[in-house]
Amino acid sequence: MASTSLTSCALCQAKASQLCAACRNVVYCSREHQKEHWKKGHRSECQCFEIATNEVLGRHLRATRDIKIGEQILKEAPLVLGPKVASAPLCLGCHRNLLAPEKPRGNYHKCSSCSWPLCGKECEDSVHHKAECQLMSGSNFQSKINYVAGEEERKESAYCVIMLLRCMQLKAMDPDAFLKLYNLEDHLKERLETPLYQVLRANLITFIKTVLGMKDWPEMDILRIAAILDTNTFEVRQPRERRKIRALYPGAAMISHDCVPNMRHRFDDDMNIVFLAKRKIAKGEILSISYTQPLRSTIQRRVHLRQAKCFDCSCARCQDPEELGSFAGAQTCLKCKAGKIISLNPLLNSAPWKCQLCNFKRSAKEVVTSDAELQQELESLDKTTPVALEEFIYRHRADLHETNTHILQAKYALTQLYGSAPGFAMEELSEESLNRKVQLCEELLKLADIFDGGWSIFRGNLLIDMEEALVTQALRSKDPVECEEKLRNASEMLREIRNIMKHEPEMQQLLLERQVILNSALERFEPIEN
Ligand SMILES: C[S@@+](CC[C@H](N)C(=O)[O-])C[C@H]1O[C@@H](n2cnc3c(N)ncnc32)[C@H](O)[C@@H]1O
Repeated sequence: MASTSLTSCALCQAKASQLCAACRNVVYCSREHQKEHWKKGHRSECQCFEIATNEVLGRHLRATRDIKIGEQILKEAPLVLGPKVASAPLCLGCHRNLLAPEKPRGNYHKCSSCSWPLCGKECEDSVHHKAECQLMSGSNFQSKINYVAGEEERKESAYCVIMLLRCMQLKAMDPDAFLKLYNLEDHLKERLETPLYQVLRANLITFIKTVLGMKDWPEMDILRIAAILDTNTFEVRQPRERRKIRALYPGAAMISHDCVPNMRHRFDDDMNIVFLAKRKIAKGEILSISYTQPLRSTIQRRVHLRQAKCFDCSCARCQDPEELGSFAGAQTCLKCKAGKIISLNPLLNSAPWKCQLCNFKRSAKEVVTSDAELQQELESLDKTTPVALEEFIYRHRADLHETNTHILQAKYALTQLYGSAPGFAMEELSEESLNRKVQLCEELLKLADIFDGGWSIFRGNLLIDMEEALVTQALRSKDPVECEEKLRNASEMLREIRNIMKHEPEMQQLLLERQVILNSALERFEPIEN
């Protein structure tokens, strides 16, 4: 950005007073210079939101201008990052999950000062690890985490202290950064009543104050930081880098939740968080992401949000007993076996449920219990092949309608298994399985339009699965008209996928490969423009 003050034009530095209404960070001497500056790069710097406050959401972000689909809204570097509360063994330097040692009966590389496992010597000097290492080795604390063959994914609760220490150490190392952190929402009062915080109080506080000697820290200040982390951190998943950690972004921590959000986020290679508009957002709209999972029912989403983030969601989807026409939480009526049972008031957990057809009633407790049992049944299934999931759908054909959350979750898993599971690779799929994959993608795309539409990753992934299935069907077809129609359809889809995924670097190679396959399949027909 051209260096400027708020009295000189951002483009020519002449005296100026016309404030950029969108970001309010720059002024111009004329409309022409504003337009030129926009084209020269202000477009990418101009912040298109402001922090607002209301009684329901607390602080939140609100669009200060219309935002286009796919536009980048915010990019932010992490203020603090570190392991999740319980984490598989990872390196405290580069945060990659640790690999099994090369030698049989070997162990992880241990930090020469504090014994916490690291990738190797090179990670001992990492900026992330230095301060905590000095603190721990200075207090004669040595980590006892060792490699256990066959248990590489075992979660170690000892990691729960690391992110907390990193935040506490900021207070002396970077007071401004610490203030940003300490200014965030905590919900400490509610959290203190939970069993987890009682355990933290008993174990973690003793460890920090007694073992590490941080006696000057009041217990409630330490717990407040733990609560701030639980309320505001994002899970950073970078599977190709073997990273699954958490990080705090104070700007992004202002973003509120909606079960039908208008933004999506991702992490770049430097672990910056980047938010994009999933759909057009109008000036004045609240910017939102989802803190939970779109295929889950209202009961499930609201329970998760209450437990993890201490609030009761009352968004449009949660308010609507029919969940915007998806009926994701509804079950088939046990009595008439035709109608759907829905809550009489989804925002009141104890409200009874009633069949829309025969008025048969069930108590909230009965519905919640059966919902939990079904979820448990679903989670216990073998998900390495489609077999158990298809059996689940068949077994519940009478009590769960086709867009019930459990059926939707099973169907989504199936869209991914058909075409990739052992024995179900795309080229091995029977015609029946291939048709099933296409049908499932079509069904879920309709649902995606209801609660995770626009340029969502969910839609993008479904379109990728569908495009591949369509091309496979086309190549197997003996009817040239049908073949061409399917290929043209797939080509249209690929165009959309490229838009949705254009900010996802790891998808580009796959999309290039898909385009090559499609182009070569289309060669025998009239060329099309891509
Ligand atoms: C990451 S913070 C967002 C910023 C927060 N509102 C603040 O003032 O600091 C998450 C908290 O915001 C509030 N919140 C976010 N979305 C909400 C929603 N849809 N309904 C009610 N509260 C919400 C809850 O208190 C939640 O624990």
